[in-house]
Amino acid sequence: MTRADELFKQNIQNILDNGVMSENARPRYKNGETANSKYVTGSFAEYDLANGDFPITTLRPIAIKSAIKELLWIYQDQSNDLDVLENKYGVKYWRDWAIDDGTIGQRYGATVRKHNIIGNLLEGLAKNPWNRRNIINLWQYDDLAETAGLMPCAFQSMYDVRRVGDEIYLDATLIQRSNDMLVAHHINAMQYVALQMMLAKHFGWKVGKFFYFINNLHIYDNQFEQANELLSREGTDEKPILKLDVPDGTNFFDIKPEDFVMENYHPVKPQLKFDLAI
Ligand SMILES: Nc1nc(=O)c2c([nH]1)NC[C@@H]1CN(c3ccc(C(=O)N[C@@H](CCC(=O)O)C(=O)O)cc3)CN21
Ligand SMILES: O=c1ccn([C@H]2C[C@H](O)[C@@H](COP(=O)(O)O)O2)c(=O)[nH]1
Repeated sequence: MTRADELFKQNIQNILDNGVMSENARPRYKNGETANSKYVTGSFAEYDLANGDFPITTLRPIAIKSAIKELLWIYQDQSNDLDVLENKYGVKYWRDWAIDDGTIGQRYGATVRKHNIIGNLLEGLAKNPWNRRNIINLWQYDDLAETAGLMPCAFQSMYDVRRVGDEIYLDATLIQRSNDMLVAHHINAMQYVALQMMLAKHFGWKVGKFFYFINNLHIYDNQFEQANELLSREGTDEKPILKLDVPDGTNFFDIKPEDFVMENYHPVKPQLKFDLAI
């Protein structure tokens, strides 16, 4: 099993054994019932990407390409429009969170565009890679107040460079306030590693370490069967690795979904089904 699989199983076991139940949680299942969850607070993991760690589980198939496309929709298209996500990229899984105008509200890509977050980030790293102010923060109170819509979950990331010998490594931290662990833990982690890889390529650097902090890590009360099924599975010993197959210095905005290649990824089947909390 990979380190990501071991961490995943530890997290599942920890939530089942030591977690507490939410009371009166916000989301609803499709049948209208309140979606409460069992959760722990303050989860942290560190992945040494430069040494072959990668934050993907092999205990079930993860929608890797969809996760990357969603990321490009947010940070390249800088869009909140579900038509773009669905028609340009073929990713359908956000539809249940549409607001009246067919967007997900003034959130994510719309926030990135409004505050020129990628422009500012690239400029800061270009001017002085050793500046310690490389922050993406999607939690903009004025944006959140502007429209309805789900609040961003993976809302902040930070970037720092480190020289080792001749190479410069880019390290990243992702901070997430809330995580539906069985559904989106690895989607969120690997999509932010993909973003780290895009930033590194843009400057001709290598990816170094990825730090992942989650404040509320939960398993919904309709997912305990899937949680136990995952605990009973043994992942593969091969180490999956995501590669970004473009030359060093490729512009951030020129990277395409097909430039990402996932190797050694043979997840355990069958796929699990989830009735999502909306
Ligand atoms: N409760 C909840 N969990 C989430 O993970 C989540 C939300 N809400 N709301 C907003 C977005 C939407 N996200 C989603 C929604 C659905 C899938 C999903 O259906 N995943 C399937 C396969 C998807 C596919 O193959 O395209 C899975 O098995 O993981 C994943 C992420 C992540 N986010
Ligand atoms: O990228 C994402 C987006 C959403 N989620 C999950 C985390 C929660 O289960 C819900 C959001 O509900 P809140 O009541 O707003 O916390 O969506 C995720 O894990 N990753």
